[in-house]
Amino acid sequence: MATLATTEICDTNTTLVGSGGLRVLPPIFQGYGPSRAFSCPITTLKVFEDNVLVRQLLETKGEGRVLVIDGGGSMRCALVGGNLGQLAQNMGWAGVVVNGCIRDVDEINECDIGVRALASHPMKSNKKGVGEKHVPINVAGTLIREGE
Ligand SMILES: O=C([O-])CC(=O)C(=O)O
Repeated sequence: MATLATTEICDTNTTLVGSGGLRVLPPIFQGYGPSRAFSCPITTLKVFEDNVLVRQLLETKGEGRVLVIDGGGSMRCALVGGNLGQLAQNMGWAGVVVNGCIRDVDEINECDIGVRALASHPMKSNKKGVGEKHVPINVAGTLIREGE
């Protein structure tokens, strides 16, 4: 994939920045996984300290998409670990962005996907299956919609 100059995109689209057509997440994420840059249509997911729906989505064909998970910024458990990282890679996802934590960082770094998350946390999440797929989410004040 050609590298996108994000500075260039911002500089040449100032009207879109003003109108909200171009949105930039605040730089709160750590980078994991070998993919330093990835860009693709988004699939959204809203959950809180529960990763059953994360697995459910990653079990479907990624077709090069990025799964953006609004985990409410929780610092109390991980929503993605080594197994889900492997699953994402095997199902053809380009990457996973987590507004929350991941775990098994060494394993995730071995997966051929891009991962962004706030931090790593050793605790697993709940397994109740609560959450909403494909809904508009708000990550650190930035609106993100399915398909963008
Ligand atoms: O199952 C979980 O809670 C997450 C995890 O550890 C993994 O993906 O390996």
